[in-house]
Amino acid sequence: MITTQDIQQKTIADLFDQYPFLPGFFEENTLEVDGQINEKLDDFLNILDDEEEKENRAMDKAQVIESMAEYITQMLAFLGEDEDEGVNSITLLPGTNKSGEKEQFEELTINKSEIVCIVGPTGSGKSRLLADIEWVAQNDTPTSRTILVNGEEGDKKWRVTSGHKLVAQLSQNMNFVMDLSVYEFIELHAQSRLVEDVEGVIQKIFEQANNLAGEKFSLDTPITSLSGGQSRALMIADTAILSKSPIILIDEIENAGIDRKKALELLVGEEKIVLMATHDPILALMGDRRIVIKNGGIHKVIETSGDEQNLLSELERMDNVIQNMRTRLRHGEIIRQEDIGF
Ligand SMILES: Nc1ncnc2c1ncn2[C@@H]1O[C@H](COP(=O)(O)OP(=O)(O)OP(=O)(O)O)[C@@H](O)[C@H]1O
Repeated sequence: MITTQDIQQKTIADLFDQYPFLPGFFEENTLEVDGQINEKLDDFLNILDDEEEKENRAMDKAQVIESMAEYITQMLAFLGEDEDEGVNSITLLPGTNKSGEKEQFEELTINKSEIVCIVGPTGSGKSRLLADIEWVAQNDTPTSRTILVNGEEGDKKWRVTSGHKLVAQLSQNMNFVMDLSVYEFIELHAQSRLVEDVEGVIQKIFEQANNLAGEKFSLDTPITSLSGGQSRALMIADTAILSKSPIILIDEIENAGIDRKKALELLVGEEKIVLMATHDPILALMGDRRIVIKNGGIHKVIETSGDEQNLLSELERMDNVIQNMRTRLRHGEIIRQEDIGF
């Protein structure tokens, strides 16, 4: 909540710096700053106490400052940037499994820049756990779990306001229907987020997306003609860089056409909490920890050991062989024993 005291004594230049959307308020209210950018807001607005001005605007200086503070507060909430926004951790408190038995852990806290994988047989409840986190469950889902944000009882604001979205979902099916180029798509999203350096953000997302995608694409490629891997790469880069949501939930990243290791590094590098449900051993071992789900409940939480991390590179090598086979078969080649290499 921004108060009139917070802004009154600051210069207009400082306020514009701090709140890049504020010039919009000045324009709307026909407040022309011109050469007075370095004046304190309070001094600048003295002109409004002039009788004629007061009549024209039907608002005096105090009312303008008040409405400006309100505008800043609302814009910050809309952009998901209020001061209390910083999410450093989420904590899961146990509920019950499908048989109604208490889950086998006491409390599980996941911090910023951590990757936690969720593994378990088909139908065991992996997606349900992701859904509980998205809903910031408060003992009000089929599992009776409770999710704390920064160690505190979840605030229901996370469920409703768009700017407050706690979670961004990356799902398997990302079909674009809009008739836009890659450039226009990112530009639209950047503008809706009111970022200052739209051009810089477009370049950054474009570069990162191409860094993840197997096959390169250009800024003028229509998004409808991106391949599955390219669209996923674009969405991951876009989410990592533009989404304000502190938590990313992933229901499996398909292997085709995307460098999954780099994708996770990009998300974690942007200080996100990443939770990923997966059946893939390589992804499961890329996490710092993995939650094992059994019969709807959290059965175990396992830290990825050094030995497992070493095994990961071996698994990646085997995966590369399979990927390579796939590409060659697709191109009509004949495979021989020596191609397999182990
Ligand atoms: N603790 C629970 N209590 C009651 N119902 C549950 C519980 N956990 C999961 N379920 C229900 O079990 C069903 C299967 O769960 P879910 O879809 O999450 O499985 P999954 O592990 O994601 O499966 P898949 O690997 O096939 O994607 C869902 O209907 C879900 O709501």
